[in-house]
Amino acid sequence: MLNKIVIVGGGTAGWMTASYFKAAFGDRIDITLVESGHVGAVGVGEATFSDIRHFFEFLGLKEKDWMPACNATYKLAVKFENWREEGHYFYHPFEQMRSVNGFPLTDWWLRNGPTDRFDKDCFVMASVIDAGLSPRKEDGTLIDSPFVEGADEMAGLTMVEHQGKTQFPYAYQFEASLLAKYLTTYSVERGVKHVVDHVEQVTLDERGWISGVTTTDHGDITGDLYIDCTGFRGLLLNKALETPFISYKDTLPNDSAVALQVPMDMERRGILPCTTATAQDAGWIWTIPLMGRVGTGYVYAKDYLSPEEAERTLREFVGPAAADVPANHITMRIGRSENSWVKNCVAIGLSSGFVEPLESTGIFFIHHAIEQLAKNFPGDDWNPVQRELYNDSIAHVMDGVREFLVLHYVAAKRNDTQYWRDAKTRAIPESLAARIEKWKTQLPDSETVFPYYHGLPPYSYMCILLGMGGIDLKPSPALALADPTAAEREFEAIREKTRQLTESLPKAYDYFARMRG
Ligand SMILES: Cc1cc2nc3c(=O)[nH]c(=O)nc-3n(C[C@H](O)[C@H](O)[C@H](O)COP(=O)(O)OP(=O)(O)OC[C@H]3O[C@@H](n4cnc5c(N)ncnc54)[C@H](O)[C@@H]3O)c2cc1C
Ligand SMILES: N[C@@H](Cc1c[nH]c2cc(Cl)ccc12)C(=O)O
Repeated sequence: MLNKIVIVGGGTAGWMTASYFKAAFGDRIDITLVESGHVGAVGVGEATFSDIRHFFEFLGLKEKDWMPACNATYKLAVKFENWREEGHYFYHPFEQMRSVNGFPLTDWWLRNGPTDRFDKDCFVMASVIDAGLSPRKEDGTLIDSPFVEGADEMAGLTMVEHQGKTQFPYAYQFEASLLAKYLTTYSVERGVKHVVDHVEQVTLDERGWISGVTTTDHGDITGDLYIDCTGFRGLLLNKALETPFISYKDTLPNDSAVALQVPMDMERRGILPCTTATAQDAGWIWTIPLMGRVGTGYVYAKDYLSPEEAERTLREFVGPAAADVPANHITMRIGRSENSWVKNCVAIGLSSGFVEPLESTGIFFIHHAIEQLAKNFPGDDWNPVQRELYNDSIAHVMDGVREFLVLHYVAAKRNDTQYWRDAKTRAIPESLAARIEKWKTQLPDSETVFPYYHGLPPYSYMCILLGMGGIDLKPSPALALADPTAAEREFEAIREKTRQLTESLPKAYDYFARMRG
């Protein structure tokens, strides 16, 4: 039984892969992770999907085990600021969309004559975030949302199997470098061999399969399966095996970023428990609150803005606190490898594919890839059907998320710069154009969104369409004839629940500070 894995790369992808496979297969698998001592990790990647909790549960880790070590906070939504017009914002939360008599509550909201905040009217969490509160009470119990925490029958399922079952009310935000460090300790304690060395050459056998990697000081490292976690460079999959890369740049032009890690007194500042994406002239700025600092960065398109202008804008946006903070300029490879598993090499992380972090999908991609590789782990016969099933799943997830991100730009109402005007006229995936035509008549549902698993439920699409304001939406005509009583009761229940929670939950900062003891 093949069981020797060589992972090249020690960023978030490398150490998430090593730790998960050790938790999955214990001593029955032999893992060596080699990472260069002089090629750094990308150094960003701090916000996640709520599904990431399955990763930590699989490793047997509780929040109090790892969150303090990673300066972590909760993320209750992405807050989209100034995408419609200056001063406007809305949330894309982790909260199931309620429905009444078979119609989503948002359809009833459109019928009643839209207010300026669909998110506050249709979700409870929007007001919880506005108030800077924790979704857990002081004693640690979770707000009694429809979600049943820790339901045993759910344990161990992959994210694909979890989709649509319940919606956990928050994700995490953490220091990427501290998480990699934490998972390094977790992995090495469980027998992963950690080699700090630079891979200078990848050797192929007569079939073109990888037979080993040659390092500067530790000679050749060989295994059965090689996992490429070398980031955007794709050293094994794209370079050694020459696997083509499919660019998304024609529909997602943002190809650059400049990031700052800004030390901050978060007790004085207070923590808004979400990731904020603030639209700018040629892209958007992320703000991620952690314990002790804020992570921020400008994601932009070099065709519209220079790195110097981007850095100047970012520093102005942050203010004096950014004065002595060094900037990290990043060129982003946007798109995906044609296949992420080729012969005996699997790419996981940026080496496999990436889209701009507008919905914090990078680590979700890694988590999904790891789960699918564990599920399709090869036998001695290297059955090609397993590779095909894996590659289809990875391609669908990335192509689906790409469509979802393109929708943000097509639907954004603002058109005050050439960048935003071009976003409305730029070619978009034909499949998305067809979907948008349907959504103009009927809000997204499971029949009309991207048809394969890609991590986003229909209500996520509703939030973007309703929040961005650039696409006219109409209520279902049937609602003009329907009795609105039940819907009115639902809206009132949301207002009541919002009142209860905003009067009782602790401040987010205070909850995290208490967790750190
Ligand atoms: C601007 C930006 C913002 C982002 N924000 C988010 C976010 O909010 N949420 C999210 O989920 N994702 C985000 N991401 C994605 C996230 O950063 C990545 O998914 C994550 O960091 C994984 O990166 P990686 O491990 O694949 O690559 P890297 O972090 O680049 O690690 C590559 C590793 O390969 C090693 N290496 C390279 N060459 C060699 C060699 N020859 N020999 C040995 N070792 C080698 C390096 O030493 C390093 O350890 C963001 C990405 C960018 C660019
Ligand atoms: N499975 C994802 C889907 C999701 C649902 N709401 C949000 C909000 C944001 Cl900001 C990202 C992702 C999501 C999850 O539950 O995380």
